[in-house]
Amino acid sequence: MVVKVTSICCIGAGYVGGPTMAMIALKCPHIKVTVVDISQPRIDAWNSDELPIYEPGLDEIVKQCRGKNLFFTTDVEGAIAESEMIFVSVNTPTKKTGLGKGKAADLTYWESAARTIAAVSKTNKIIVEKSTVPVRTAEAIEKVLQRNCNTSGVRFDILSNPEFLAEGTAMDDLTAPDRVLIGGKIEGQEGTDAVASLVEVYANWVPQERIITANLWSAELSKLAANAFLAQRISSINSMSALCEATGADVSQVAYALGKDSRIGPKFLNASVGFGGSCFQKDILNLAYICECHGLTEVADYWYSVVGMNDYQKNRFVKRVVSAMFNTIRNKKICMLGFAFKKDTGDTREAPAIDVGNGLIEDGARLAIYDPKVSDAQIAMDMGAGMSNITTYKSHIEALRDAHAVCVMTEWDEFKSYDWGEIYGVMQKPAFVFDGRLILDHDKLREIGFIVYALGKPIEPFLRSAEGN
Ligand SMILES: NC(=O)c1ccc[n+]([C@@H]2O[C@H](COP(=O)([O-])OP(=O)(O)OC[C@H]3O[C@@H](n4cnc5c(N)ncnc54)[C@H](O)[C@@H]3O)[C@@H](O)[C@H]2O)c1
Ligand SMILES: O=c1ccn([C@@H]2O[C@H](COP(=O)(O)OP(=O)(O)O[C@H]3O[C@H](CO)[C@@H](O)[C@H](O)[C@H]3O)[C@@H](O)[C@H]2O)c(=O)[nH]1
Repeated sequence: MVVKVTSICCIGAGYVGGPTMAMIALKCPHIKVTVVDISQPRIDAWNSDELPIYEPGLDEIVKQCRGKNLFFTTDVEGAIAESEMIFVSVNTPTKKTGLGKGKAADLTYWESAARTIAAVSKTNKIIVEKSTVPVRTAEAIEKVLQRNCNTSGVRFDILSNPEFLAEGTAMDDLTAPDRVLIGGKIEGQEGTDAVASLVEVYANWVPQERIITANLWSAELSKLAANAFLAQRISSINSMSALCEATGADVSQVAYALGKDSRIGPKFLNASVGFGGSCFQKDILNLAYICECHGLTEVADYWYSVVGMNDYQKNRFVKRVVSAMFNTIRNKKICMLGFAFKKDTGDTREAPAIDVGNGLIEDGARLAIYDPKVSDAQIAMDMGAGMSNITTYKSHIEALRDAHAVCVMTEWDEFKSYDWGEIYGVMQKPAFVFDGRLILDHDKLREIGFIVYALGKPIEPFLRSAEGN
């Protein structure tokens, strides 16, 4: 029987759980949506005026739905017990210790959520895997649920519904997704009914042709594969950026020419100081580890190389900064504009600014960091011991005052509209700009007097002679 869902619980009130549930609440006023988390501060923030995450458009939707059909609570057990459908959107980070450490996904939080579901469920539940998980996780979770449920006759149907939103554009991505993918046990009637129940939820705003169904394992693997393909494009264009610098080609022109081929397409071809974010590296390592476990060493190595190229790009950037500045940055103030892993988010997980910052500090630099959305406390947490060489600023011009160089680490729009003449005036000379995001007007900066290094662009004579090539 297809259940027309009227109550949903989501375990995990993070970057995925919060925005996705806010969207369901907005589009499905007939469904009561309760988002639960074990973190009291996170739930308090969701219930306050200062939401725990910054995402354009999120505030308005939460304010519109909260208290009506959208609720945030730490009463995990109560919310599970009274809901028909449970989304699990907990974190699945890379394992830090034990078997597969540094590669495999850590499913501790997932399993703990499953055990809680089993313990408190007295009625049938449809369980939706929203977290990104290794292929065949649903199988393991089903066993945990069945073996731990104390009430006889309770049925659990497990679906895979991976999330494809990108941070910074989450609300637009959720409003009009390219596709919604639902995996289930579509060979049996009950599995088919469970899939239909979730399809029915999304059909409230997503056109039917964009809701695609698959078997469980295909859905789980598609998520890992999608991230691997996206990251591979960035590593591919970044590999070209190194070759462009060596040959005098211009990576933006190369990317434009590539993107005009309709088989390649123009998106995700922006060369950068490296991809960051909580997903790409974690999911590729997880994918490669799964390949290793199946004895597919060559396939694993292929995907590891995507992460390897990303590390190379970050190291290469640090080397450029050091060699351009006469091979010494000791005690020089270097300003980092941007710390978040991309614009329009305050998220710093795996941000390239962290590795680049550590690299510069290792060479003796004093860092001045300005980011419009990242808090000082977050930077301190990410940089740890390095903080003794870092000052954070609330104003970009103060961060830039007396700096020898500026490194653009995040593509925030506001950096483009700064008065770069004024900035030149307050910096030490020669004043260097290292554009790791290719967002500034390099010709104009050179006219002002800056020495400019732009990733993947022809190297200017001053830098070539400083670097001895
Ligand atoms: N961040 C993204 O843009 C994104 C996009 C698509 C998919 N994903 C995937 O979605 C999942 C969640 O990612 P996120 O960025 O939202 O993580 P997050 O760390 O922001 O949020 C996870 C939340 O789950 C809570 N939690 C953990 N165990 C719990 C439990 N047993 N009971 C209740 N709450 C619990 C944590 O306290 C935390 O608040 C991951 O698997 C990730 O790979 C993330
Ligand atoms: O051409 C590009 C595009 C992106 N990036 C960088 O790549 C990283 C990731 O960007 P993006 O993919 O836009 O953001 P995420 O929020 O990490 O989203 C990715 O990871 C999510 C978590 O799995 C998926 O849901 C999304 O589909 C997938 O795009 C960021 O550092 C970007 O600056 C580039 O360097 N060049």
